[in-house]
Amino acid sequence: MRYAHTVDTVRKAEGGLMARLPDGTLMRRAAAGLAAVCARMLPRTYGARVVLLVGGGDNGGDALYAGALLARRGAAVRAVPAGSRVHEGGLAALRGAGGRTVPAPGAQGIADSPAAADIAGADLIVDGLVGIGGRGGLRAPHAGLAALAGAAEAPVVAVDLPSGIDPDTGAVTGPAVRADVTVTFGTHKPGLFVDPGAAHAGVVEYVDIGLGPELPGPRLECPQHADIAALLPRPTAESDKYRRGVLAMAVGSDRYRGAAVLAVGGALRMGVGMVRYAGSQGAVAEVLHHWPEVVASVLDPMDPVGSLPRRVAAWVVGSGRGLHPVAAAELETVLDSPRPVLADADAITLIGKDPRLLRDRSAPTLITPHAGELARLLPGTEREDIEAHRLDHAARAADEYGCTVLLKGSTTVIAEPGHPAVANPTGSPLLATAGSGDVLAGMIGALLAGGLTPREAAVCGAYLHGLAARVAHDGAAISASDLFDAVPRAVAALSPR
Ligand SMILES: NC(=O)C1=CN([C@@H]2O[C@H](COP(=O)(O)OP(=O)(O)OC[C@H]3O[C@@H](n4cnc5c(N)ncnc54)[C@H](OP(=O)(O)O)[C@@H]3O)[C@@H](O)[C@H]2O)[C@@H](O)CC1
Ligand SMILES: [K+]
Repeated sequence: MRYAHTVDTVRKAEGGLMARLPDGTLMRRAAAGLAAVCARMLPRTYGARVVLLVGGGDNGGDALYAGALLARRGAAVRAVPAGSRVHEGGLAALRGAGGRTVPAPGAQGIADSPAAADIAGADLIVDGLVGIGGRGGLRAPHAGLAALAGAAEAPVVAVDLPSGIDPDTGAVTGPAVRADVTVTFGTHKPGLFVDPGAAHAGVVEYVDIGLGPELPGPRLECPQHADIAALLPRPTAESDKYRRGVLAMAVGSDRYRGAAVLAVGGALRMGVGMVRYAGSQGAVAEVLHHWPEVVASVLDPMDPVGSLPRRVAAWVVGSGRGLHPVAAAELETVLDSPRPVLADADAITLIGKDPRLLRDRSAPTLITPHAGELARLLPGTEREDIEAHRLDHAARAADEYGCTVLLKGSTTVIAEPGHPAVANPTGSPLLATAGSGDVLAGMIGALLAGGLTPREAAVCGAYLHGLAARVAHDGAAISASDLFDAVPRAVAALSPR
């Protein structure tokens, strides 16, 4: 698991540790870790042209001390100080090691400046413009330097985080650095895991500077293969279909039969003891045509709610089900059940119209909105606000509705009251296709029926859904049905033999 803490928490932890250590210890540790990553990225350090973009704070100090270490190993290091201040100790160290400074370009003629030529000709660019002290998009001259770095061929290594991304949210509100690698110190920062920040960070490398014992619980978690492998329910010798979990699914309709086929397929391929499908005649026929192993029943038109399955371990309800009064009555009945429920798509819209449906419920519940659907649950909040501040809005909805929220999108985030939020690292634009969310709902439903909590099921489901898209992708576009066969392969990929 990777853990991320907010800037406030990092500052407090840093204060506690610095009080017990000689001055400059943490920066030296950070710089040593940074220099080691830089050296690994260069074919050889000796003779390599390294350009440091140096802001006025300690982020620039880290870059300068790391530059000094690289210069001692024979690299030709140039520092471009941006702004009116520069870290004096770092600058002296760099100069003492044979590094040089190049004046930052003014706003005029930036492309013709000596710094521009150095950046264009570099083998490696180190972004030490701003770190956790940064606020908002980059100002001049930092923004111009970030643009030059973006246009250069050399890889860019960001110090602590890419300059210009919000450390706590991942929001990018103006010019920002796009890094190939980010070397982060002490703990990860939430903005490194949440888009658009995550997309600017590239590969994230962590350097331990001894902050761990000072840190409280994280703001955000980012699972890795081993975390998912440890959570997944595995069938044992004693497993039978009832012990592995019976999942009831009230999804799809005559109009949206595909939603039923896709969600049921997701559940079956994730591994579930039994799917009990309930729906209209057309949807049942379509489901059985694709998945004969399903126990399916046609809802009695005279008493649709009364004919829903009973004695099940968990429910998935909503996708392609419609917004009509029968769908609302069905949702109310499902939410009355003491079993875990995943409410998706139309069910979320119905909850938005009648929040009492969820607020009255105490049994485990997971909702899986995209930003537009979440906006319906948070009146007065625009979809764009949600996309820019995914963590905050998912957490707010989880608190207001007292349930687990999986907010789908470029970075899928999961929030549950009383727990750190989770950012899923396997997301991919490949998943932005019709029906992909239905498959996800089925996969998570299977995990709920298998006994995972809503948070665990959401974390594992989102991770494997993303991994399945990557496994299925062989260069061509993929569609939601391609995910089915890839799910078992994604599970196998978790634990390399
Ligand atoms: N915490 C730890 O444990 C450790 C932390 N360490 C390191 O310290 C870093 C934090 O250093 P920090 O506090 O000095 O702030 P930092 O990120 O350099 O930024 C401040 C400067 O940026 C400027 N600036 C701000 N916004 C801007 C913008 N939009 N556009 C342009 N400029 C902008 C701001 O200017 P001002 O607004 O003051 O004019 C000021 O000059 C941290 O990320 C890590 O690398 C390590 O050494 C190891 C231990
Ligand atoms: K930086």
